Amino acid sequence: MITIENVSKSFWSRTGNVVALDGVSLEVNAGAALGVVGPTGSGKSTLARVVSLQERPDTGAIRLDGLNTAALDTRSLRATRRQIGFVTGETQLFKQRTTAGNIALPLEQSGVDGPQRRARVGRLLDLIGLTDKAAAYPDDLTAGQRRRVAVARALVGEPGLLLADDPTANLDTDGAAGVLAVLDRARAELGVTLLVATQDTAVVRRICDDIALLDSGKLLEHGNLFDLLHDPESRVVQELLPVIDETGSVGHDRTADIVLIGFAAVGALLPEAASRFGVQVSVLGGGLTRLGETPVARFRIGLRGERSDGALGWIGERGGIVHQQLAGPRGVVAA
Ligand SMILES: Nc1ncnc2c1ncn2[C@@H]1O[C@H](COP(=O)(O)OP(=O)(O)OP(=O)(O)O)[C@@H](O)[C@H]1O
Repeated sequence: MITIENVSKSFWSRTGNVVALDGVSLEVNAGAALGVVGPTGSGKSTLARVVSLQERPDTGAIRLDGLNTAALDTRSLRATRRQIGFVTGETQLFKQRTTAGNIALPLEQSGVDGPQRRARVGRLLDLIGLTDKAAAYPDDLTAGQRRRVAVARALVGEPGLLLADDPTANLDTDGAAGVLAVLDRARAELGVTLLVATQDTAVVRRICDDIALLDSGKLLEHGNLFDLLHDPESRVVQELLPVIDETGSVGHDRTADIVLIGFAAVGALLPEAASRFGVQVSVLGGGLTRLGETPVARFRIGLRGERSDGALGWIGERGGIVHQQLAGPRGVVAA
């Protein structure tokens, strides 16, 4: 487990003191995938660098499985840092080295022998789907393939934790999907804990199960994605789920914003509620997305019929999250 304990970090710049992290505390369970999101300058990269022990916090502590990294001497710090993989959207490969040579580099530097090196590099080439490009040079690869090689190099030391700072930056849709698939496989097959800093909520939807929202260096929200869906005030939920366009509710007996999770709920809950309660249910706005493999819908629905309240209550009982009933009888806003 990674424990980030009341961590603050400031930088001096020409414009004065910049607080990059301000009293951030959170825990990341072993094997979890945490997405750290927030606007530009909110502190995501700084958090990634502090957790990867590349920078020391001004105050607070990073604990790795209980080990207080602030107490480590230089040698132990270096050894601990080697247990942490780090890759960014900016990570460069060595142009004069092949794909396999790039991945093998950290092993060469730490004196791992040839047969072991070959075995580990072979496994990672397989993981990133580039076995057939082992002898290719970076200039012969696509940008997405190069990024996958950079991820493999970050994993070759068999770290328990991989930090990926903006891993899909400047990649096209296919390139980004390839990198995310590799991160997902690394977690599933190698058991690494992932911390992914990104502004792209699609990245979080695709591979994360926990999310932390930073703004001006402060942690505003943190939790499991599916748990947060229950919180109508959650900013993270607003960003992860389809936007509801404002459309009129007039003419409906009830209007509500609902979140439906899973194939069965998304496909069947609304028609079933309509037929059970003899009401008319219309989707007025919203849409469908996925969290990992799970379909999730957020809709604004309008109901017509005497038993509209009963239908909404039933949708809630069957696992639908009913965030608000916006309007009372015939478009009058309910108290
Ligand atoms: N080495 C540094 N020297 C001076 N200021 C810095 C340094 N690193 C970060 N900062 C400042 O700290 C704040 C947080 O920066 P950080 O890069 O962590 O944000 P971010 O959320 O990763 O942003 P982005 O999404 O644009 O990458 C910003 O105001 C940034 O300018």
